[in-house]
Amino acid sequence: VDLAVAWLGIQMDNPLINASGVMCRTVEELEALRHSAAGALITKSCTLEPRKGNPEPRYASTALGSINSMGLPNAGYRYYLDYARRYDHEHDKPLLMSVSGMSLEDNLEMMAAFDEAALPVLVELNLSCPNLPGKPQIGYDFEASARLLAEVSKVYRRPFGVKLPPYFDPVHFGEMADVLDGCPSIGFVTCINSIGNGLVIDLERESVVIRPKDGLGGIGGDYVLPTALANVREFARRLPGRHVIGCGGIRSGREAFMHILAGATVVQVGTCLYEEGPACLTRIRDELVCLMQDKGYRTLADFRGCLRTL
Ligand SMILES: CC(C)(C)CCc1c(C(=O)O)[nH]c(=O)[nH]c1=O
Repeated sequence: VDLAVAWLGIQMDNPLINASGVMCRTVEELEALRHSAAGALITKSCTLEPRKGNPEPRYASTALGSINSMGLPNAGYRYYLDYARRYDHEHDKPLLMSVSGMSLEDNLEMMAAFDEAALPVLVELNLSCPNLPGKPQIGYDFEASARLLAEVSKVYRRPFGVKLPPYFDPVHFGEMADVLDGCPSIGFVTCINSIGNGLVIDLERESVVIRPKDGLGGIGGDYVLPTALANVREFARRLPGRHVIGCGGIRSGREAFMHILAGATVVQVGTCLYEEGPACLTRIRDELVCLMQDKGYRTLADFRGCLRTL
């Protein structure tokens, strides 16, 4: 069995990447990932200036997954750009960089800096970044998304990707696919970000479990797998020439297999990595190998996108 993947000019010996935001905020965390079984690593979404993020508790786990309102705590884009400058891109596993500016101007300033640096990294632009007051997140504002991508494409002259929030309506799948179809620079889409503004309740305490936003936070883990798989399959169908990275609900070789069957080129692991640590990547990789052996597949391409319908 061969788990190798070559896409957008990068080679991975297995399809597993951390989800941006998990175990990737500091150099120490990124180095731990670099030494893990991950096939590639991605940095925490960065902003123009460092951010402390929201007051704690801002993350909580449940039997079925997680809830978070971290508030974009990160060391600022220069810190991650510096890590990328010192990175051994030629010999080490691929490095991806996540960008999530607090404004259009911030996104353009960061993307121009990444363009200037001309590093062999893939940039994942987080469309869950904030919009103007009174407007939904960028990913739920199709005109704002189109404008952002058009402006970014002018300052960042290489292929890049976007991290998408989950969509729940076929019309929205179509509208967002049209926006992405209209932007030739988009080489990949990562589906999905956490399902926004869920509420977890601690029954004993009769209380919410995180402090920000009166307990509202992005939901990850088992809760989101069906939504993640639907977004992967729908965008893979609508954007045949682009890659889809699957993210959401992967905790074993089984869900990784499902994401690839639905059309994902590679996959990202979030909540499970947060809860179990980097050893989960070794476990998930080995489980995926066993599953492929049981099913008689030699490579990921043997079953990628081959989800049967009835
Ligand atoms: C939600 C934002 C804070 C605007 C972006 C960063 C982010 C966060 C976060 O830093 O709170 N959490 C997520 O699950 N997904 C994200 O994209």
